[in-house]
Amino acid sequence: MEKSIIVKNVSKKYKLYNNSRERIFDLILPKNYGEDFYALHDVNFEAEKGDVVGFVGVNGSGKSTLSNIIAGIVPETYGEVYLNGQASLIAVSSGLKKELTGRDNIELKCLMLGFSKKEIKAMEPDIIEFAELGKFIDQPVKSYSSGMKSRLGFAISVTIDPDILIIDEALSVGDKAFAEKSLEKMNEFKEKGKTMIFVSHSIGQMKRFCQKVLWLEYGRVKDYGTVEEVMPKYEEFLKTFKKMSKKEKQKHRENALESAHKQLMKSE
Ligand SMILES: Nc1ncnc2c1ncn2[C@@H]1O[C@H](COP(=O)(O)OP(=O)(O)OP(=O)(O)O)[C@@H](O)[C@H]1O
Repeated sequence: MEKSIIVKNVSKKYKLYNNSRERIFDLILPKNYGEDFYALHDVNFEAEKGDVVGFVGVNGSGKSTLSNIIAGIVPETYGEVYLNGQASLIAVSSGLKKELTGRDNIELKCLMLGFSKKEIKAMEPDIIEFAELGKFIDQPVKSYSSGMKSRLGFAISVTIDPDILIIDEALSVGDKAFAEKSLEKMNEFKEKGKTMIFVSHSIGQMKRFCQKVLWLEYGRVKDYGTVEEVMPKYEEFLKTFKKMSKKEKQKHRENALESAHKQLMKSE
């Protein structure tokens, strides 16, 4: 089987600052200010061409961080990512420039991906039609609702036809009809044998759509396998997690982060 994505020992370290003065001082005197926080700890995972992989995990597990690293939007601190082909990410906040119109955003994103002006002009009507934005396409994106932004991001990403499509919570906003249309489009991608990563809190969408599931727990891979193997365990965990009090959830997070940190220190 041909590998499509290889994520090797990837960690992501963020600096957490108590205030903006610390952030500025850290630029002048690096390492002296702020506290290190690992959003990902030594993550390993591989996907084969044609795999549809779901990323699951409670809030703050690192799903978006990992998606952004795979898409090349955020750099990893340690480790490596190998991609076989071009990746495109659709997210609710999909890197659209607020001051520019929808049409200008289409052009900008496509230019950045290496398309010629002629190619962009040819793709533009399909993107506009799929996004269902009507006259809003010539309005600045700052006037769009989150559903409209997501529709535009989705339309651009599916029309440019990438080898690897990453969809981060993009179907959680907007209307049901658009979500259905998008799922249909994603099925077309699946049939073409493209690789997809799908980030969602919807268990139903995960089961309906993905073959494999990567379960992240506060920056660490808790499990990776087929939907049939991983989802029952994740759903069982969610039942317990949802019953926890705020304090218990906090404790659960602290314990997970502490053990991940210890493991990371051991391996360094
Ligand atoms: N730019 C940043 N600076 C500091 N910390 C960050 C930054 N981006 C993300 N984080 C932290 O990294 C952790 C992982 O965040 P991430 O958004 O990847 O999780 P997630 O699983 O996608 O969460 P959700 O389901 O809520 O979208 C969180 O604790 C978050 O606060």
